[in-house]
Amino acid sequence: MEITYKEIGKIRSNFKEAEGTPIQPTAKDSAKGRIELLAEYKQGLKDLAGFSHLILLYHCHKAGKAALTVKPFMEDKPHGIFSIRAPSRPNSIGLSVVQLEKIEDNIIYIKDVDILDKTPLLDIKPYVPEFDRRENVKIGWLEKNVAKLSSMKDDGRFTDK
Ligand SMILES: C[S@@+](CC[C@H](N)C(=O)[O-])C[C@H]1O[C@@H](n2cnc3c(N)ncnc32)[C@H](O)[C@@H]1O
Repeated sequence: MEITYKEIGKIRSNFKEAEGTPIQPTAKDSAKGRIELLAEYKQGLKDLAGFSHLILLYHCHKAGKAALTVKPFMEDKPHGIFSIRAPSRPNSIGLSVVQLEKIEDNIIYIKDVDILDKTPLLDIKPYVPEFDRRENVKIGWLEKNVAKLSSMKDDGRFTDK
């Protein structure tokens, strides 16, 4: 099945290129950004201001060619694409949990951004711990690598120039 989505807005950030961008929202930078929601979707923001965190789903428009096994940022060994979070994947969908700072008209100010400037936004959902948090989690190959998170930046390996 072929599926077509339309962007609902753009994510704006200071990251014009992949190099130097945090590799996840929880890397220590707390980078700021904003969502410029298309005016036609503004009514959908009703009641969102009461949430502290948002789940953003977006199209990684600068993703490089998809491969099914790649070396991730955190380990110098290849892993299957579905066991890592690289943008260059069969469907280049990115997912980030960001902090909501404030909403002004159709602009949503956010923090903890690991997203390139002008990334097309597909959807916004409220982050709800009771829905989204899990206990007794296993994190596979990342177990022995995840402590590197705050010291790592994107080196551009998964992104087109
Ligand atoms: C490892 S990916 C993780 C993205 C998201 N948090 C996820 O888990 O799906 C993070 C990198 O994606 C890159 N990136 C962000 N927006 C992108 C876009 N629109 N196109 C291609 N790469 C992008 C950034 O350089 C960032 O360092």
